[in-house]
Amino acid sequence: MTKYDFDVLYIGAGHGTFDGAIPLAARGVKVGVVEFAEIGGTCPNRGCNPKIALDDPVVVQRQQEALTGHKQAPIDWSAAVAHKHDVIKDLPDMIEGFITSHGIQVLGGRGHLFDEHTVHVNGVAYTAEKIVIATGLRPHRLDVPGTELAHDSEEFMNLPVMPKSLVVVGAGYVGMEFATMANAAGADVTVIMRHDRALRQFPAKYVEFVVADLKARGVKFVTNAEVAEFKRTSEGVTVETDLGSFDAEWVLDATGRVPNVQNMGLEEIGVEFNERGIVVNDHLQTSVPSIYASGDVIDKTQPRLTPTAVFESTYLMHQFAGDTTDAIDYPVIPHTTFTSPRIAAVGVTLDDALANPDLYDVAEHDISQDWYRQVKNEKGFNAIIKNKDGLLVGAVEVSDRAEDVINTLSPVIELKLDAAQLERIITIFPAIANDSFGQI
Ligand SMILES: Cc1cc2nc3c(=O)[nH]c(=O)nc-3n(C[C@H](O)[C@H](O)[C@H](O)COP(=O)(O)OP(=O)(O)OC[C@H]3O[C@@H](n4cnc5c(N)ncnc54)[C@H](O)[C@@H]3O)c2cc1C
Ligand SMILES: NC(=O)c1ccc[n+]([C@@H]2O[C@H](COP(=O)([O-])OP(=O)(O)OC[C@H]3O[C@@H](n4cnc5c(N)ncnc54)[C@H](O)[C@@H]3O)[C@@H](O)[C@H]2O)c1
Repeated sequence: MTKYDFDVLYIGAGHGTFDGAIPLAARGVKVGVVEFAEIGGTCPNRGCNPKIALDDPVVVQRQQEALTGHKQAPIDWSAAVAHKHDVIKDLPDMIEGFITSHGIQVLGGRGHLFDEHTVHVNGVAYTAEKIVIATGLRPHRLDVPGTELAHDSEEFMNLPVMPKSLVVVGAGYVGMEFATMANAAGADVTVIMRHDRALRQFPAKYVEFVVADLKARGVKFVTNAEVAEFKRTSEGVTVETDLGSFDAEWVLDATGRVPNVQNMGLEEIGVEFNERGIVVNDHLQTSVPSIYASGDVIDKTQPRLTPTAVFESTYLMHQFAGDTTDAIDYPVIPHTTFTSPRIAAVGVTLDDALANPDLYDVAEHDISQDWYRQVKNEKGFNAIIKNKDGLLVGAVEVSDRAEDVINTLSPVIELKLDAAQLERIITIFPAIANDSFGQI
């Protein structure tokens, strides 16, 4: 009998928790989960799932346009939001069902660390041999007068009617994906950027392809601008910047996300953290040995994405169940922006490859030359990066189906498949995987 209430107590019920907690409990480990909001965390409730449901009509609109050569009507935003609601509304209960059916106790409330083995929830103390902090990120809000007049990504995805005009501050993942959706729904969109480049995690030429397309569709980009203030007007909001003022009915603050590390007792018990998140060692252990961290809240260089959080919670499950004592060994992590077209990348970056011709060979390719892509009149290009042994080590593509291409190529990189092994992989023809393998 353990002297603790739980073997493992997780704080936060997102992918950084449940993908590992469920199989851990299935193996007889006594698990608890503390959560004050919806079970499932950001991705199913306020992130990936609602976003992709709202993006789908944009994809259809663009495909129609590519096939007919004619500009299509704006997407029906209100219908898209209603459909989005329909397809995500049951996810928290479904995930909670998986959790509780495996014997995991859900503690509703805000978790606060009292000591290295104790978490307080609604004034009740729960003890655990190990604690996992998986509290994720929340939207960053600009520290300027009138900041309360701007909105976040969750509020955008719940807009019942698309405003006539929008200012989007920030041109990262959220800024660019949401500017794409708002433009496709007929809004007059202005993106205000602090730098001269959007989506700085992707190669400049690829980003320029997406930006040029959005500009052709009427989206305005204001570069190297610093927001000074938001002011209420009779029609909406004025965004004051050092380059002038911009009026809109609605403003999206898409200036990034910050870790949920405040008011949790971390300082008091000595868990080290900084403005990027919780500091962990190569076993995802914090500076307090009985306390671990998982998911977006970790201070890390890996992309803060759902599959990364799933990988980390699964790694902790294996560690806690005694399957491994090894350090975490991250695989290559593909990433994409769900703009239209998308940009997706994996492995060695194009910039690194071009800067190191002694290590890598780069083959760039215009996809509009491929017969299969011509069926959909698809435009875009990609780069295939190989090491000097001829093994695929990186790839990047801008196109309507870039995420599928990169998903196809990622296992080839991770498993270091050579030419003989690739020859043995048969894919369905015609299909995107077949087309992608043909380019390696
Ligand atoms: C708009 C948007 C779109 C995105 N799109 C994609 C995408 O397309 N693909 C992709 O891979 N990723 C996407 N992401 C990122 C993805 O959502 C995250 O990487 C993922 O949700 C991280 O999971 P997590 O468990 O670490 O954190 P979260 O899912 O944020 O879960 C943390 C949980 O902890 C809870 N919590 C916080 N503090 C406490 C406390 N003190 N006590 C109790 N509970 C607490 C929170 O309420 C939350 O439920 C998107 C994110 C956003 C915002
Ligand atoms: N497709 C996806 O997988 C996807 C989609 C959405 C979000 N996400 C995840 O969510 C997280 C947050 O995304 P995000 O787009 O909010 O953050 P981000 O860090 O990608 O982008 C923030 C942008 O805001 C800008 N910015 C910061 N401060 C500013 C200021 N004062 N004035 C003007 N601009 C400013 C930055 O330069 C950057 O362009 C990321 O970790 C990402 O991985 C992923």
